[in-house]
Formats: sequence, C-alpha cells, structure tokens
Amino acid sequence: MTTFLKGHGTENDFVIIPDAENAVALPPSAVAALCDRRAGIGGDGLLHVVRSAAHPDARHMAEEAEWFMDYRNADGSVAEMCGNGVRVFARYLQHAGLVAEGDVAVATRGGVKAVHIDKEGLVTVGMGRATLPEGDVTVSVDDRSWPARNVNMGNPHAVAFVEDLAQAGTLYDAPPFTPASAYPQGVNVEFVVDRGPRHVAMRVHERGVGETRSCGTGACAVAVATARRDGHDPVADGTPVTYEIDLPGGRLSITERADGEIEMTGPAVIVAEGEIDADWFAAIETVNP
Ligand SMILES: N[C@@H](CCC[C@H](N)C(=O)O)C(=O)O
Repeated sequence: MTTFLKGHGTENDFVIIPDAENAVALPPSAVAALCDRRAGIGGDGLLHVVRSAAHPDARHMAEEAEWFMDYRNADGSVAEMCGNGVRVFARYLQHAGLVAEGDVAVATRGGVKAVHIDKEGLVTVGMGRATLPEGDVTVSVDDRSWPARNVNMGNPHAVAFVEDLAQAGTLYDAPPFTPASAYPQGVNVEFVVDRGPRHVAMRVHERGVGETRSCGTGACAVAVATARRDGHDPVADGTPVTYEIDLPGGRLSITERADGEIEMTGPAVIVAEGEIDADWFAAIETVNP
C-alpha cells in the first residue's frame, strides 16, 4: 500500500510520496505516470519524502537534516532544487506531525535548506546565494527575441524582460535560446514585466515540466536579475532588497540580504491524501520499468 498526498505552493503542485525508509521504487516512468494530469494523480513534480540517512544522495546531510526532499520533475527527471517544493515538503512534515511549527532543516540536492513554518500558513525558505555566470543568452518566441540574464539558483535560469507577458506565447514547448551550447543540462526560462517599484510579474517554462503557475527558484532568479537591472546589489550596497513577484498562481516575496543570502516567503498547502491503487502502480513498473 503506497500512500500519496497532493500539495501546492502558489499553485506549483506536487505529488508527495512519504517513504521514510526509501522502500518505494520510483523510476522516471513511475514519476511521469503519477504526475500525469489525465491518467495519473497530476502534478508539476513529485516530492519523495525520505529520511536522509536512508538515501544515498543525502546520507552526508543526515546529521544536519533528518528529512531529504528527493525532488523529481513531472517528466521523471531529477533537478538540483525546487523552491516551492521545499516549502510544500516542510508543510507536509508539519501536517504529518514529523516536525513542529517553527524552524526545520530540509536536505535537498542543493544542500541543507533552513525553512520556517509560521502560524499564518506562510513558509519561508533560505534559498542560498544566486550566481550570475558570464555569457548571457538570447531567448526567442516565434519571431521575437530578447536578451536573457543567466542566473543560477542551484538550478539554471534564463530571465528575459518583455513588454507584455503574452509575448511569451503558449510556453507549451521550451523557448529556444542561443547559443545552443549555453545550457547543456537544459534551462528554466522566465519572462518578466514591471508592475511597480520592486514589484514584477512573471511567467515561466520549467525544464522537465512545461509552463507552471509558479516556480520558486525562478522567482528568486527573477528577483536577482531585476535587482541588478535596477542597480541594487545588496552585498556591495550593504542593504537588503525585497521584490514582490506575481505569478499566475499567486505572489512570492523574495529578499536578498546584505550577505547575499536569499529568502523566499509564500503559502504552502496540503490538499488531499489517499492510497495509490496497487495494481495500477505495479503495472507501470511491469510495462515500463
Ligand atoms: N518548481 C520548482 C523548480 C523545479 C525544478 C525545475 N523544473 C528544474 O528542472 O530546474 C521551483 O519552485 O523552484
């Protein structure tokens, strides 16, 4: 019997599989089937909840964080980090009585993240520092192109400022970029418009997923790219800066502190819990191991 839950953070939604001892086989085919919105449960990604000590990718973090977020994209691929995912993961731990409200450390492939669960339903995560690798790129949609800022939040992002979010088109397919060699592992692409002082709106095409209604690492990348465009560099200035980021699924607040650390705050919700049909689940592995 395999239990699942469903949760979301600003409508970036996840199938959650509690599996403390890492006993559930989750090959890419099983993840893709579970995340399928028509034939499965449906989600932008999957959060496999495992004790750090029980997972080979997380054993080295077990002293610092009891729980490991084994994150997968909807197509079954593994990504380094998921910002909304880690907030929903912490909300799940609280919901299941595995941690109390307040501070919790979560192990991820991007390192141990400090999360704070508050009384009002908001969850804040310390996302670490952004890096802005040299070599900006050009992103295209149909016959329009924009320069994009290369921002790494543990995972890769290309941030393009546009006049209107409709210019991003359907975002069904990944927007092409040049040079084609820029992101050998693929990239998440954000399109951004201004809404007001330190306030922008964005849409995103996520690597391994498609267009999603929110992306936490993407919102952090957008906040950093917008801050630099606006002449703010908190480390150089010694002054933190906060941006409000509107996404189709809600609002995230991103602060880049004077030490360069980035904090993201937003809601995280558990919406359902159930059992996966054992025959259906077994058939996925038999047909497509
Ligand atoms: N939705 C996530 C990002 C998930 C990973 C991404 N698709 C990638 O492949 O890098 C977020 O909230 O950060």
